[in-house]
Amino acid sequence: MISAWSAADVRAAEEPLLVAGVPLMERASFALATVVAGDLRARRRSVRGAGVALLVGAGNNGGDALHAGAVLAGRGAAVTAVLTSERFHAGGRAALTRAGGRVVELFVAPDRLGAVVRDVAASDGVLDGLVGIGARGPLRGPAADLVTALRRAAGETGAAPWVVAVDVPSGIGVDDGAVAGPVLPADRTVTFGCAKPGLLLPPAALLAGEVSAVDLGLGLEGAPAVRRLEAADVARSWPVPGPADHKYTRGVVGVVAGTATYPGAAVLTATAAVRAGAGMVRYRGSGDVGRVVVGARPEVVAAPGRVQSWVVGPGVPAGPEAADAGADDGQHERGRAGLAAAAGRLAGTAGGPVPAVVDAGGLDLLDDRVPPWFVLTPHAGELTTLLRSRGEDVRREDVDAEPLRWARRAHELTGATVLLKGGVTVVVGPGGAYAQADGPGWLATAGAGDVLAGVLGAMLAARSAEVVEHPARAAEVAAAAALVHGRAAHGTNPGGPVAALDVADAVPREIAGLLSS
Ligand SMILES: NC(=O)C1=CN([C@@H]2O[C@H](COP(=O)(O)OP(=O)(O)OC[C@H]3O[C@@H](n4cnc5c(N)ncnc54)[C@H](O)[C@@H]3O)[C@@H](O)[C@H]2O)[C@@H](O)CC1
Ligand SMILES: Nc1ncnc2c1ncn2[C@@H]1O[C@H](COP(=O)(O)OP(=O)(O)O)[C@@H](O)[C@H]1O
Ligand SMILES: [K+]
Repeated sequence: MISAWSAADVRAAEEPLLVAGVPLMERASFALATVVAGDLRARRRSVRGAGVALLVGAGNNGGDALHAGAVLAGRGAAVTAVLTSERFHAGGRAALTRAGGRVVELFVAPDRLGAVVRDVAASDGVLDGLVGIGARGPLRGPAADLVTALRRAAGETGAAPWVVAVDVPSGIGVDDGAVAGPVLPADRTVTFGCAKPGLLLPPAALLAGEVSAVDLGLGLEGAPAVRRLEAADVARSWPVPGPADHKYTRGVVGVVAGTATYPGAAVLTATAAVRAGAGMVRYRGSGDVGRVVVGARPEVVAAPGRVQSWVVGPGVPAGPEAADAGADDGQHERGRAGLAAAAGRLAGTAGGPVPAVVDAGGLDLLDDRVPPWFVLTPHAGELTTLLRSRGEDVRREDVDAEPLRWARRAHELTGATVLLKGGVTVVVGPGGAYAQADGPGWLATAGAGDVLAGVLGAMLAARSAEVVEHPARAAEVAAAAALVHGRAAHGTNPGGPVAALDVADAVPREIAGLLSS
């Protein structure tokens, strides 16, 4: 698991160590230099003679870059620091100069920007130490001008040096992952003490490259702000069936999905639930669609009975589209019944409350407030519609710009756990926030969301009672489903296009791989 803490939490954890005289900056900068040296060796075989540019801001982030530059200069690199502010870390500058590094004071001669950009762009490696966790808002002043010019130069020539961000890519929203101004995209981020939320959250996470964390021995307390599950976390908590299990302990998934116009979604969802290890999949939508589903997957039972999780809505048209179509094959009514059962409102006839996955058209069927063991799985457009229907003045671009904020708002407004799909999938529930980046861009294909709904339905059915009793776990299960789904997409056709049904078909092998590693 990768855990990210806010800038304020990191500062609070650093404080006692600094008071005790622990040399945090020396440790951080030495570790940074070691990583950069490894990259330089991998890319050009030697540190000696490598051209390294340091982009240096006013604070300790610039200090880290300067000290790391001094270590690299000591190993024979040709290091040039570009100072963007009249304030800089004096000790770092002195160390760099002593080690033979050069300093360019961009802040006194902004007309040298063009020459500086050419030199930086021609170097073997760039350390971005403009701002770190002390940043206030988007980059401004000479730092902003420098990054804007470097980005333009990269766009024009196509040649971009290897960029290592110091702690975070300068200018990202450290705590919220926002990108409100110019940011130099990094190939790697060396982050100190622990990951920061902006390194996991979109859109900033897409600018961080590979993230390496340097342990500074910070005693971070309390829950992390954002988590990212890794394969081992998912494997550890997977409910592997034993000799005493039978199909009902494994979990029965009830599916209300698809219509006569969109039967494929029902096939994809049911197939994914079967493939992800459900004890049984019951198709509870309309009979016409049910025949298609059973034709495709003979394991599916199209009859009423016990259900340990519901999946409602894939391929079911939402509001206006449903009205235009004239009919929804009765799926809205069946979906409402499934959701009422999941909320525990039909107790006596359908057993106690159970988790539910609510996707696509199912989102239209929700009561104002729903239990936290309901996992809503909108993409950004659907989340926007959901929020607007609850009085929020929000546009799709706002959701794209601040996915965590708006997923959290939807959680607050509905009470549900919310999984917001995207290149980085963000989950928010009573158990906290997760950001998963497991799937390739190829996964952005029609039907992939239906597959995710089926996988998640099976995973929730296997932990039905546990999730209802401890709804904080719903977010973790949802994040785990995103991980399995994304990795299955990779496994389907590494490096090339994937089809949604192939992703579902790759799920069993992916789960076996997780459990055996
Ligand atoms: N506290 C510590 O002892 C440690 C801090 N470390 C480093 O120190 C960093 C934090 O240092 P600071 O608190 O000095 O803060 P930063 O170095 O992140 O930046 C603050 C400085 O940047 C300027 N600035 C703020 N927002 C700006 C913007 N939008 N555009 C342009 N300039 C802006 C301000 O003038 C301020 O002086 C961490 O990110 C990490 O790199 C590490 O060395 C580990 C130990
Ligand atoms: N750029 C991307 N990189 C990786 N995965 C993505 C990307 N864009 C979307 N996805 C994933 O693809 C799936 C698309 O789901 P969705 O939008 O519901 O499509 P559909 O409704 O056609 O099934 C989601 O799981 C989402 O997280
Ligand atoms: K930085």
